Amino acid sequence: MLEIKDLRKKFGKFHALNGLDLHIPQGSLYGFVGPNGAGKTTTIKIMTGLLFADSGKVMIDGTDVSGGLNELKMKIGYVPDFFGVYDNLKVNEYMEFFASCYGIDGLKGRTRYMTLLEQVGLEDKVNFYVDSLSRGMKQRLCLARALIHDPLLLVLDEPTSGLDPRTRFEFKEILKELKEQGKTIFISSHVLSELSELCTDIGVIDQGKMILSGSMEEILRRVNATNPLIISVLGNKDKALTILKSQPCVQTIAVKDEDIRVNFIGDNQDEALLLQQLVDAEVLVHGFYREQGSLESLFMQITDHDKEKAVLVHEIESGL
Ligand SMILES: Nc1ncnc2c1ncn2[C@@H]1O[C@H](COP(=O)(O)OP(=O)(O)OP(=O)(O)O)[C@@H](O)[C@H]1O
Repeated sequence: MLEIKDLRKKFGKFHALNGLDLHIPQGSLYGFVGPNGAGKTTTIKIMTGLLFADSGKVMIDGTDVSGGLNELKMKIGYVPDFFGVYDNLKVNEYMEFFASCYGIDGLKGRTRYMTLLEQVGLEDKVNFYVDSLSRGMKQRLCLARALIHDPLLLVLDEPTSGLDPRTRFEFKEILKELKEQGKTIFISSHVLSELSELCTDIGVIDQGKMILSGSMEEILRRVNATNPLIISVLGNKDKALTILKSQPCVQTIAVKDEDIRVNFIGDNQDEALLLQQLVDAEVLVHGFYREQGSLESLFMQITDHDKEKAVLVHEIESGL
């Protein structure tokens, strides 16, 4: 659906995008994550035709973004990080205006925008001035507006920033529904906890480059594999520690009450063999699991530019 290859953009001497590659599968809900200043908005502006790249390629459903803006506008719906609504219009006038921009007039336009307003829960606000809507309602109105021409790709820049938890939840539910209807959705955000439960795929950008990308499931699986092994024992702790110290996969051991926390670099089979050894040595094991990783902790690790952590990124990317 969306393919970005070696995208570069400089502001003066500063490289905002430094050879960015990105691939979004059709029908996915893609989370685009990165710290402040990583290059997210610059990427979105180039994707939506608001800014020209210095070099590189952006293809949306087979259309080169640098080619025809009109064709691009029909394929993409954009919700910017600021509302951009016209406060002195009523909701219906606002929707009518954008429908007519895409040549959807009269009854067809009204039917279309009423369906969308219903979808975003604003059907009873049709005659309200945009000015009188809450922040969350304005955000939903922007979403309805971005969908007016039924685009293939919906792009949202920090869509839930400034919304309260309930409004954020409702907004996410609408996005899930749109995904089920077959839309491909691209969300830029640094609220990672939201993306992990919402997105099917994720890309992490830092200093204008993609540093990690893939399906959410795969990335979380890899995060978990780098987390410590927690072994809880009821007796024979000394024997357990002797066995652990003899294992080549064990890097560090920390003991707290009945829990032994082990940095263990082995795979599932190594874990199973370790458990078997402990049981054979009559250690009473009542807990044996990998601590669950979060996307948040991965993000902190890979956007922290110290050398040791860069090694971890390399390991994650190469599937070690
Ligand atoms: N028009 C511009 N002129 C000069 N520098 C710019 C311009 N636009 C962006 N930059 C710089 O390029 C870098 C990337 O900016 P961008 O807005 O794309 O980051 P971002 O990932 O969206 O950040 P944030 O999460 O804070 O919105 C930043 O260092 C920013 O200061």
